Amino acid sequence: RRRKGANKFPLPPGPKGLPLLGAALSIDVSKPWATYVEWGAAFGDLVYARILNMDVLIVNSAKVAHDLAELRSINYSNRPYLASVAPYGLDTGAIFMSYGDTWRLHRRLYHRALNSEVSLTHRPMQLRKARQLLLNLLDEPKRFPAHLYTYSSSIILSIIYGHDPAPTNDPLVELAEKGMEAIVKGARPGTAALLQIFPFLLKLPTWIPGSFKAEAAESKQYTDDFRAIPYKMVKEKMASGTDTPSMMSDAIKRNESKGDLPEVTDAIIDACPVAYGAASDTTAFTLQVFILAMVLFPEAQRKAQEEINRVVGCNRLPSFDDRASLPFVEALLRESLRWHPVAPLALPHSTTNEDVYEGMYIPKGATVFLNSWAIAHDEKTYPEPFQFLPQRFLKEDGTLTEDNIPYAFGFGRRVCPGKHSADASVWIAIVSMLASFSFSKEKDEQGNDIDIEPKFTPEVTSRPEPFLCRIVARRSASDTKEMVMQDLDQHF
Ligand code: HEM
Repeated sequence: RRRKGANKFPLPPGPKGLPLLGAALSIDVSKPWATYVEWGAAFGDLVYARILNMDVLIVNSAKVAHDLAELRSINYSNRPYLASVAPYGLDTGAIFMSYGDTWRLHRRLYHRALNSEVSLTHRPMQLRKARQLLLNLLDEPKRFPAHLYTYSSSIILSIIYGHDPAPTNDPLVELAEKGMEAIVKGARPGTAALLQIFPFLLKLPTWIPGSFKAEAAESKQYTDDFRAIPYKMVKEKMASGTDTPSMMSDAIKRNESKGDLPEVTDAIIDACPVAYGAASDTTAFTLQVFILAMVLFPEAQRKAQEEINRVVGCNRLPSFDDRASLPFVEALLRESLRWHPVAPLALPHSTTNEDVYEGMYIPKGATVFLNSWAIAHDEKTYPEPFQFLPQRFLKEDGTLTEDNIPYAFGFGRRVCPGKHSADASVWIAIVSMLASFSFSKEKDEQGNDIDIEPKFTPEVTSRPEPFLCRIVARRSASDTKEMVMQDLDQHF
């Protein structure tokens, strides 16, 4: 199995597997990133495995990730072919797109709308949505996952379409949610793998068990609608002069001034809904991880609240202006990204050409998993990696270390283009929630704490499995509401 490259270097070491299936059966599908860490312990920071019919490389350390994805980024920025992507209608967006000119055009659109400077202009809107999140949590604390999703999705809809969704039954939100379901189904590694080996499953009549035909067709319909309908909406608003600035309207205007290039129009239509797909779950899931950590590690919560009381006081809510004065809260945000990165394997990259790294042969077209979870749980960098210890990001003098968890947002040329916006959304939500609520374990009928064993879903974007928790306002409910309303009056 040790194939030799053109230049006779051996492949990196790795697990042996069965014909056809390769090492697939030895992967723990509930947390593949942890299997890859075990392989790393046995074989090293760069592991080669044949999985199904694919050459797969697993990168388990920050150094190798940097050497390959950053220093040799030109060769490690492609995406692998996934057999489910086109049938499910997911092939038009940057996330799954091959490295090339169309992808570069999409990245330019994202950069213009989401770079660090433009992201500053989104802050008032993010602050307003964070305050709305507090009101929602106050009203229905048990529905916190839904409120976090409403928070993240309403921010991204505002950024990309200038759309402020209705609190319930918003047609664009409903369409977007269907689109997200499609993405999750189409991006499931199991679906992609099955279709890769058995492409006829897409052609089987829908009544035959195992057919993917209906699911793929439905998914494609939703993704087509989610491209066409918001575009029509924004164009109509622009025509009637009622549009608000957004990624889409700004890009359309810029394109009009340059002669309405059809390929740019296509890219605008395709790139905007993909930003929704990339932003909504990741942001909401990161906030779920934060709440889970607050419940399990009350000491970290206590210290952060003590810092907020000391710096901001108890008579107002924190705002972006307070960020630099709240190092412990900053450290707590970083620890939330590290403790469970919501994209534990980033998104798979692939090689454009063959390569040789430290005497090992890397095939052309190999799928490369950059294991953020392994980097985040490397004991040498983060002692006691399964504990939630924000203070690991603070120096003795109380200032922050240089480590701002860049790998949580991916690698090299594929790094998340929404990271500035995401960082601000997560920060203002975390600091607002800490200032207003206490998070603790739910009690049973006898008043005893209900224990939680933290578990996370195995999808490409991974969130905590549903867990019970008590979310209680730190002041009385009426005082909290009054403070939020006063804050909204003051800012808007
Ligand atoms: C906490 C929130 C977020 C996290 C943790 C996150 C993380 C990631 C990661 C790990 C990747 C894969 C990078 C790689 O392949 O190496 C990615 C890609 C991407 N993200 Fe984010 N993201 C977040 C929020 C956002 C937001 C708010 C947006 C848009 C407004 C966004 C847009 C994208 C896009 C378009 C890609 C695909 C880039 C490409 O393939 O070239 N993300 N993100």
